[in-house]
Amino acid sequence: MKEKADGSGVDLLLIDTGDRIEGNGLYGGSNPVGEYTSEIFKQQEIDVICSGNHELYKKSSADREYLTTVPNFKDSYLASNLDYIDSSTGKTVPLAPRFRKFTTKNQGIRIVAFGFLFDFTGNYNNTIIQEVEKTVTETWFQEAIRDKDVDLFLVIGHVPVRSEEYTTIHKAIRAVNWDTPIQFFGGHTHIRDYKIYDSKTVALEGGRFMETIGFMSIEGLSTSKAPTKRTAGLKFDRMYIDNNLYSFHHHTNLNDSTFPTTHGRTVSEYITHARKTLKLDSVHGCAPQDFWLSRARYGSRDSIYTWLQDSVLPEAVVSKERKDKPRLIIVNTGAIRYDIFKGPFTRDTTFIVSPFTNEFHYIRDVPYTVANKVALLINNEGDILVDAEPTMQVSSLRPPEQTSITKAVTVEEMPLLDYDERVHSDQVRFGQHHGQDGGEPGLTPGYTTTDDLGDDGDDTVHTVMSNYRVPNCMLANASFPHSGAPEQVDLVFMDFIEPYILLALSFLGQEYTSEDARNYMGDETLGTVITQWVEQNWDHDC
Ligand SMILES: O=c1ccn([C@@H]2O[C@H](COP(=O)(O)O)[C@@H](O)[C@H]2O)c(=O)[nH]1
Repeated sequence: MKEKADGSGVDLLLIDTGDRIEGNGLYGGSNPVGEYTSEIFKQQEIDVICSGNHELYKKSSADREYLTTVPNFKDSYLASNLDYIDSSTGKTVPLAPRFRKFTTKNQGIRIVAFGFLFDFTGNYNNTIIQEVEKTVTETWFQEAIRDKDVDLFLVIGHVPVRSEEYTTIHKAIRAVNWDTPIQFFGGHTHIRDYKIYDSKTVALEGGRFMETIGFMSIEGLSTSKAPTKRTAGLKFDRMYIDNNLYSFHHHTNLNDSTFPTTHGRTVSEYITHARKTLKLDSVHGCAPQDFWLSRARYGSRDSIYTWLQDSVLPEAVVSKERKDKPRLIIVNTGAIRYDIFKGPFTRDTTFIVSPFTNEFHYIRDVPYTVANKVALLINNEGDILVDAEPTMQVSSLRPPEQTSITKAVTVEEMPLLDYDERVHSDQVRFGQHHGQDGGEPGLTPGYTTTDDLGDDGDDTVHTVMSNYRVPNCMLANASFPHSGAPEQVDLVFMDFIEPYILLALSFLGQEYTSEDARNYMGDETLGTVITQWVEQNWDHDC
């Protein structure tokens, strides 16, 4: 694409808005984690890059960011509101430069770029995230946005495009600079989205987990070669490209034999070598059906949460020492990150489905009548708990993409999209199959996005998928008496949600502290218990 852009005399910039790490075996399967992925990322020519929250959950991942990723992208990594505490010197330093000014090579567009992170508080204590509201008052920022020789302010960030943080930055720039175009790129909420802030400011978010290449085009910018105050002909457009080879062939006008480059082949070979070394394709079991995060209703047999709650958690979350004690098990739904597809459940799947290394903790002998209400409180959308402790948003325990589901979408209740109505000349039709009678071709289910520009942003036309809301946490029980309720239970939960459990217990009149919460199953994680259950319960011959 860069070659194609060069050939047409336009500029193509590659942007990465963070959360590069976790969520697959290539990252989590190596020891130490990330050995292969750092090398793979380095092969990309990324023009502006920043950190997500995932890079900062742990000391080791933030260290790797500072010591490896930032140097690998030294001209393009930006950290406008993120500091790192260097353990070798004890000094607090910016993780990377706060901003960058550069001129594009073909058109000479003068860009001032920033790289932000949302007001995240769950980071390990070797990084410091400064609130965006405070950052925009700092001298370096105020000076940067007063630069007169700028054609575009480019604000990238692991920040939702509809957020207080981006509204704050937009207002801060517009307060001193009413005219210069601003392009935001966002992230974190895992959705395809495009927001129009004003006639010269827009924001694009390109979905989750590299499923989507968010493509943005801007025409009519002033340039250093032809500086102008007039930006009347300014035109923004966006496209959400499904990340697959068909899309790439289509947009590059190349094919299977002409698309690969020598560099690309070398990187692919390295990935194949890494996957083989890490045994990522080794099969733990064969999933008998698909299990969905949000495509099936919570409570139905196709929901991944129902399967976990009814089968996996009661059988697999058990401590040898306390196996006969009745237990309630609470797991946040955000601990599950992806669907399981019918067929091989591999070592890679383990990291895709639940990449987190959180351990199980428990509080022993909690009165059942109290323990039984904890999940209810956490699932009550926080009205009660958030009022008690506004900094602890219980909704953040769900997968982030859930925040945009205000109402369940049930496909059966919606008319399927009419292809002729939706298709645009620049949209591609993939994955089509012919009806049984060989008549009208069908479409595959996939993203069907509506944003501030309408519903024509999806590059590949799909049919609508169901999208249901899920609770903040799921609740399972095990070793209960055959009849009646137990008097006391072990309350077992992921260590990640311990503060919420303690808050809920306190709200219910039971004062426990983190001293009361002990390790339940050594270093087993949700990922390892799911894998063990799969090994024991599913066929191995797919
Ligand atoms: O250690 C952790 C960290 C996060 N979670 C859950 O993950 C999501 C956050 O999703 P990202 O977009 O991938 O940041 C959130 O729902 C947390 O509940 C976790 O379980 N353990």
